[in-house]
Amino acid sequence: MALAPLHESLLGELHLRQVLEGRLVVVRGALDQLTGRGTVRRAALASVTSALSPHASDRLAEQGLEHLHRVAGAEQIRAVRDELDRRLRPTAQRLLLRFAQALPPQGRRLYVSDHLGVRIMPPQAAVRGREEELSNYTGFLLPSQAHTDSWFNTAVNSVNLWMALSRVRRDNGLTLWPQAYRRPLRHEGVRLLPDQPIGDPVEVELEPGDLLLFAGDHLHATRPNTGPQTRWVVTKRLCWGPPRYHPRATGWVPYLDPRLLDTPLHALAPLRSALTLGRLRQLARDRDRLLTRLRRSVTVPLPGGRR
Ligand SMILES: O=C(O)CCC(=O)C(=O)O
Ligand SMILES: [Fe+2]
Repeated sequence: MALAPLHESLLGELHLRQVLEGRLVVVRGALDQLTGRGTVRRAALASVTSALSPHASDRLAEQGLEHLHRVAGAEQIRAVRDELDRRLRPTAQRLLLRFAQALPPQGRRLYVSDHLGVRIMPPQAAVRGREEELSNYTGFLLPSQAHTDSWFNTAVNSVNLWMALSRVRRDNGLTLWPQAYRRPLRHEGVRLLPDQPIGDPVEVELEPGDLLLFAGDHLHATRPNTGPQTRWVVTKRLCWGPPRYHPRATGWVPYLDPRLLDTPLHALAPLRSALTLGRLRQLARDRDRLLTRLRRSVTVPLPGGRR
């Protein structure tokens, strides 16, 4: 498989419009610029200390986060992931706002999502046989299949910040199908249907601290980890212009107007994303699910299993 063509950029020269046109952009060393040197790595090691032991954390400090699966089993890796998520959540929005502030004028208003994804992908053998029990962690501990994010709940004009905490190798990173971008792909819910042209897949390679930006509506999947190292990535999302949603999305998430955060009007920050067809469709889905549940709860089975 070929390596993805990555366009290098500085934060101060980055244009999200180009990312939404399909460009794959990398900002080298962005994580340190956005958080202060080593902050996220320290949070990762602190999570290992809490979830495993100080000894395990010392070992990873010496040998690299990529060795997590050597000191932890599937259950413990999950505990480290959850702990890092808990530690990063309070500051993750600040990181995204700093990112937005570091950009040159973008020509459109930016809207920020509360999304935080802590994605720790150990070599396949470390999670083999645990797929069912860890199915809620698809995309976070277990590989996700080919998808675009707007089939789930994000906006179609959403940009992914995919930040490498560890080294990302071709054999444990992300697969993208750039030629499928903005093609009318056939899908059932969040599952890509087979037998349609999606073009050639590409893989990515990053150094710890690099930030990859890609349109959430690129067709992408976890590259199943066939390598010898654990890969750690943290993701955040923001929208270029008012959020717009996929007509057949399976969910909906708000995007916030950053000008209203930290003001007395902060409750109105999601308003722009709530005044969308996407939100109306979500309300209809919620109503339908509620009705189905109610119907089920009043259907009393007749004796003998007859209905
Ligand atoms: O990191 C991964 O393996 C999946 C990432 C992904 O699907 C996303 O960031 O939307
Ligand atoms: Fe995704």
